[in-house]
Amino acid sequence: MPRPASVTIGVSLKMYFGHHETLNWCRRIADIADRHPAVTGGLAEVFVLPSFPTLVPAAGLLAGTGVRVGAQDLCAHDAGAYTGEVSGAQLKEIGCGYAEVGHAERRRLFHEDEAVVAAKTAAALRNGLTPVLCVGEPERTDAAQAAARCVAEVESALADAERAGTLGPLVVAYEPQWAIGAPEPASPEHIRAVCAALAAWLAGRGPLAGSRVVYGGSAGPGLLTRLGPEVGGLFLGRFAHDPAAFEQILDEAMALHGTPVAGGV
Ligand SMILES: O=C[C@H](O)COP(=O)(O)O
Repeated sequence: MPRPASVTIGVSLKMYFGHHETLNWCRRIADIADRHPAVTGGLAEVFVLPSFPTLVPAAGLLAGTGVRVGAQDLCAHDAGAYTGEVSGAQLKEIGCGYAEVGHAERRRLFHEDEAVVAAKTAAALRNGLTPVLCVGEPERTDAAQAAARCVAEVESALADAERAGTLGPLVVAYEPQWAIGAPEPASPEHIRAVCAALAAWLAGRGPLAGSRVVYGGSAGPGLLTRLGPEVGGLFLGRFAHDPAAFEQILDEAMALHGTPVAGGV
């Protein structure tokens, strides 16, 4: 499989930072993205998912850097009496490009089942947002079993959008649940095998052309260059909190294309 022309690097800040801390982090990321050849040269497509209150100022701070913002969640409905919710339409209006759906924490802590994940995926797509659809096996298992579960999760998550005729490209974030918040990611062999199965499944479906499969779950510096072309990038959590680590991952994105950054990898 040839390596794609670019990798996707996403970061979810979850609810780790405060408001001002998030904006300071965005300023640092904007500085890095402004000058880093992986971003300016189009080798890395970067998105960040801060919490809702920071989306508007974060979009302002990152404007013109090539880094897109997105939300960590969205409502399945577009408008109406849904107290506390934020719609895909609102997210689009304020400049979001992405909406995360189906993260293991939302499934486990907020009881979001397959029906909710499908409804939210459809809401993202009909509002012109790229879903960052998280899938992953709960316990350690072999790659074939993990891949079968993940493909089934993607298929189920896309069912509503398929019925509505609004399928479109998405980012599938393969996140084995047991590797989230862990000290180490899954092994490169496991990641490659599961991502290859997901990429093969996506490749056979026309409306999904342009979709990416990325890996998340304790991903950080040193992982990207150990993965193959089946893996379209990384979905980062804790190990992007330090902007220097984020920059190192961009260096690694350059190295993947045989273009080491001076002083970098
Ligand atoms: O959303 C990101 C993933 O859940 C990974 O988080 P983590 O790298 O902190 O384990």
